[in-house]
Amino acid sequence: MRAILTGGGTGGHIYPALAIARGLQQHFPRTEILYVGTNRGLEADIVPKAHFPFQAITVSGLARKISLANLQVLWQAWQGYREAGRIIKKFQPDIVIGTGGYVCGPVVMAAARLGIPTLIHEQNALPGITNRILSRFVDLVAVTFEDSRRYFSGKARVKLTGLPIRPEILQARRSEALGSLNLSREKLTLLVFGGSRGARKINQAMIEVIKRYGNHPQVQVLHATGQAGYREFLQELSSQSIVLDKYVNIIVKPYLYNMHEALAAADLVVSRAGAATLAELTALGLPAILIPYPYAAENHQEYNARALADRGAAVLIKDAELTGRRLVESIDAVINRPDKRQDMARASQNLGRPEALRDIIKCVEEILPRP
Ligand SMILES: CC(=O)N[C@H]1[C@@H](OP(=O)(O)OP(=O)(O)OC[C@H]2O[C@@H](n3ccc(=O)[nH]c3=O)[C@H](O)[C@@H]2O)O[C@H](CO)[C@@H](O)[C@@H]1O
Repeated sequence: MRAILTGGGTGGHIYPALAIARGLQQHFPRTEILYVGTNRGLEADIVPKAHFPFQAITVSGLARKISLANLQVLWQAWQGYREAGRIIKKFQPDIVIGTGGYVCGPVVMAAARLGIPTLIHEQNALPGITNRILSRFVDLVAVTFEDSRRYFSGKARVKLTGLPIRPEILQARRSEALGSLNLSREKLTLLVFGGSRGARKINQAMIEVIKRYGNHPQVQVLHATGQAGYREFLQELSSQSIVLDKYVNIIVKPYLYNMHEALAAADLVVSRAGAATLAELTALGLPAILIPYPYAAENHQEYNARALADRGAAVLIKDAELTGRRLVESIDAVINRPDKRQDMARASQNLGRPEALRDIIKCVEEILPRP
């Protein structure tokens, strides 16, 4: 089996593609994967670190308004389409799979034109523009939410699968993860991150959390600031005379490349409400405090977060209402109450779809030509 995976920009598009790549490797003997992305997206960093071959093409996203810059974008899309065509002809894939983000457009389109089986996966209830267009040309559209069916072209074959998560996330073991992260086995672990690019607002609120939990005897904190916010966060700590080295129980990193271990170690998670993150939290049955990013297209993160909060799996704090104090109070209210944590964990687990990857592999089998 030879497969090209494409999807990019943010982690929310990349990790589902990596999950599918791993699923293909586990299911089909001698699978060869090629990941096609852009050099500007997070995929150029994440994919090689996940040990998959990576090739870049030149494309960029359309501005929402009509502008001269868009002419250049269209020219680049044409270039990208030709580059993708060359890559596909050389690699000779049996299937091309896209998980959203503008890089998918030229790659999946070129594959469809060359008669190669194509599948796209949509992570959000409100589908992205690239996937909406591609749905007219591909063999199958796999969706996370039943709701998104109606946004795709009438002709598209749409299947509900859920959002595939990386197999290592389901396989990681807590005690090994704690060891490899240098965390204590005796303390509760609070995992904090703001989506794949980090969240400045959450980082700001974390200052109070660090003051509250620094050297706490029962709680430890693992906080990923996002690559772009790391320096600023350290500066903010030092301007408030907070010396991280004095706290044995607080670990701050720019990015977690070993999220499977971080999630396995976690007892409570504080994060944004991107679709991939929520699929991971619910597949593991983790309780969470969610602060949806308010500027995501049509406020979809708030809808994502409500799906969990309404069923008791998460506490929702609106971004506009987030302060250090509010975050500390919310964490206190969950972390010190094992019964509440357990109820939230059960509710979270009820929403999980750990079989999504298996269902996508079934979709792949359906569209491959019979041997
Ligand atoms: C601002 C915005 O529009 N965000 C969108 C983007 O979010 P974003 O890219 O943040 O995606 P998600 O929250 O869905 O997923 C983040 C992914 O990054 C991983 N991770 C994160 C931090 C880290 O240090 N290490 C790490 O591995 C998480 O485990 C997860 O797999 O794509 C999602 C899926 O299309 C959408 O639902 C989000 O609304």
